[in-house]
Amino acid sequence: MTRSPAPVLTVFRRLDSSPRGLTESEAEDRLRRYGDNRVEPPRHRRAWLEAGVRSPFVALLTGLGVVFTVAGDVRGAVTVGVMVLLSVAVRLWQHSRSDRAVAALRDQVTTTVTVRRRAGDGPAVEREIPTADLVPGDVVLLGPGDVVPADVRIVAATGLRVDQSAFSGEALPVTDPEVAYTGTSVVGGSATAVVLATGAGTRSGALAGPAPRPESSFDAGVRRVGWTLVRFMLVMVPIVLVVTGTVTGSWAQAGLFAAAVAVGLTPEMLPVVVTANLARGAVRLSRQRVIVKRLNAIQDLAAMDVLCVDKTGTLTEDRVAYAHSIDLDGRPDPEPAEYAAVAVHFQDDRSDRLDEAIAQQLSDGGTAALFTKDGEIPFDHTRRRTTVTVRWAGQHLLISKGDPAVVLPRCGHARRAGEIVALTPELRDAAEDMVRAHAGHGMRLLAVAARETAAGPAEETGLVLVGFVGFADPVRDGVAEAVRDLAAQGVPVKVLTGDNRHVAARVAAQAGLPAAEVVLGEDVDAAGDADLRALAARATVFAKLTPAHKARIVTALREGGRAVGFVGDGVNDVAALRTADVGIAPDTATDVAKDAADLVLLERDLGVLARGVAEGRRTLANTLKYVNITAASNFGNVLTVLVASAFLPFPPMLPIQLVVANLLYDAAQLALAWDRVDDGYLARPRRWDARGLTRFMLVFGPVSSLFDLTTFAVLSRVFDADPVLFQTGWFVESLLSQLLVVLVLRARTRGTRPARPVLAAAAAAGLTGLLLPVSPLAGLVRMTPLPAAYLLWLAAILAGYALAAQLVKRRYARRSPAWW
Ligand SMILES: Nc1ncnc2c1ncn2[C@@H]1O[C@H](COP(=O)(O)OP(=O)(O)OP(=O)(O)O)[C@@H](O)[C@H]1O
Ligand SMILES: [Mg+2]
Repeated sequence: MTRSPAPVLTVFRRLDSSPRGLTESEAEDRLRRYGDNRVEPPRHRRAWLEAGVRSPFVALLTGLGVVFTVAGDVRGAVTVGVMVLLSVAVRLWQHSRSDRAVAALRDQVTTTVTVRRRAGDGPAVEREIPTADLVPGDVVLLGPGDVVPADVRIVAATGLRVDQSAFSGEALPVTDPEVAYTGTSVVGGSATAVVLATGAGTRSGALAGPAPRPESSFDAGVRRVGWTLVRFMLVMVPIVLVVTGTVTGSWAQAGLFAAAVAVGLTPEMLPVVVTANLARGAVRLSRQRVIVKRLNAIQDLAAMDVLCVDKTGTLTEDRVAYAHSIDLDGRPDPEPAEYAAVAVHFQDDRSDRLDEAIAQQLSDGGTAALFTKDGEIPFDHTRRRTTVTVRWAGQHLLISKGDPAVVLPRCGHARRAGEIVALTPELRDAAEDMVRAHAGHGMRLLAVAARETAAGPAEETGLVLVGFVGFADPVRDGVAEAVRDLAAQGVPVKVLTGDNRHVAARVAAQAGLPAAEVVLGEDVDAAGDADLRALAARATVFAKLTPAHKARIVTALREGGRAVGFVGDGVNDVAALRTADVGIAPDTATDVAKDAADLVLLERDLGVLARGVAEGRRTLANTLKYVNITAASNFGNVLTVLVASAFLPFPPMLPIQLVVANLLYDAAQLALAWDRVDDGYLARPRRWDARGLTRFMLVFGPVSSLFDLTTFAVLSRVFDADPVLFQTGWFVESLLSQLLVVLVLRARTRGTRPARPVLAAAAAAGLTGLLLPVSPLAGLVRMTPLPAAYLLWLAAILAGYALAAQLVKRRYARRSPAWW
């Protein structure tokens, strides 16, 4: 941005366009030539990287492959190599599948842009088109809350401020830029601009997509659990090595055996199952009309233990309706409405809800036509008002409208019964009381003030209060119910609004929230970080907040250890949406808000969110079921091998058999994404907790090991098994017992029956394992048919194991309130 861009006319000439925009047929041609305006992230390369390098399992397996190669065990090395390839391939496949699912969901969230185009020789019309249909040369109109849809040259602008933080890391918005890039956003003012480049031709397209997100807490959780498991192995495998080496005396043999154990016990499918669960959760959430933009946000939704909402459009109706125009004493008076209408008439940006309501419903009585505009100070969330100055026959007039709390102090006089009177403190108090009384009846008031002024920059003091315009701001149906539902799920709701304390208190009360204490923006400013943490935790209603206040309160809650959700739809909510653990925007929100959000609600109803929370927790529960039960089984297997290595002169299972058992087991567990979850689990916020995992492994691992060792005893004592029979016998027992224990441990209460896909998948995997020794593939995996008598023993052992696991589960559940 060092070189100053070419003059506007040159730009238009180069793009073969004009301020009147392209014709529809030109645009069509260009769309064919330049393609859709979309930037595809290069996800395949990144996915390879992630699946290949960032996974501890692949690193570990590759290391073990080297061990086999060095030791000259070709069969082992090939087995490991195939495993690495297989797990990376499945992971990539899963990744692209879930990417596609998320992309398809995202398409349900509409983004549009206003363009100026002509139909043939007709006049230019401004209309909304999908962002993807934008082409170079298009003339676009940008306003507050718009995400810049392509790289554009600004042609004309008023008070334009562009936030580039998503792009350059620059925190402060740029004022009056000459160019704006894709993905930046308009935070104030408005502009007409011509599109320089779209899609892959844009600067961010050339950079191959936006900067990757930092690793989320969920990714970190998955990785931590992965490493916990690897660490377990790093402790156990050397012990296996030492014990085997000491017992057999052959250290090379012992090394290979230990490596084989490590290979078989690596839960390399963990990331696949996790992603499958999340993708499934995203689909389920979409049925609840909640669109997931960032897959991992599902877990944040499950963990969310406080929800902050803005007021307008979330708790109250989307549209505010103009109600009346009154004077200082509350008597009907058309004058304030006329002034407000003139002010809106001359404002550059009329997209605000209140301004829209004024423009649609009020008439300026023809006054506006007499004036010419002099200047404007647009709305911003700190000023809380708009000001325009107009001129007529050498006279200048300034009109301010905004929050009574900021406009009244700027007034020295007031119109009262057609006369101008001094605004005494008594009158001012009376006016304040009236604002409060209206708020009590669900009515927002904007103060309207004016004064004659000299030419030049506007001074917003010494104004004459003209009166108030009132808007109905009714609370939406069902809000109180949704707030109650969320509270019952362990998610209390807090209101964070830019509006005044009276409106905030009334809306909160109607939503069933305690509104005795209202914390104001001033209070937030005055509080130090520690005080704010306490204040944020305690209070329920926050009013008169700037965008920065909203973000600060969210940060304070997070620092207090809460997992914070934030629902908002306006430009003033963007900072808070980005700061929250999970940012949520309704589909009707401004583009920037939707861009910043992790979840988009297709229905503007908090009740949707209450149901979404349950889906999030269900998804997390099904993920953790897999992780915990699988880890415990694997730990049990290591224990088994460890004990066995002390007296067995051969490995109890071959590496290839371990691999096949793992694959069959993991394939069956993909069905867990469909499983039912205990109601009790859904009742409270849940987090991914790596500490619970260790405990779970240490309790249930030995239980499984006990029955493995029983199997060993039966195989060697009763059947006097040779290595091949022994290995086949354990393969079948190990697979069946692992599949079985998932069914036992997957729920806390008996009422939570397994979903049909879970049962079907377990049965299919078990049957495959049972039939493998008698199939033509038996030779390949070195198995032999099992004697019928062994199958009876097996049934008894499995029944014993299920019973034992059930008993231990009962005790465990009693002592551990969080099951997983
Ligand atoms: N178009 C406008 N013209 C004049 N004053 C306005 C306009 N829009 C808002 N205001 C005033 O500024 C205040 C702050 O507005 P802001 O947009 O920050 O919050 P809000 O929309 O009232 O509430 P929420 O944060 O819940 O969306 C409003 O309460 C209102 O008094
Ligand atoms: Mg708002």
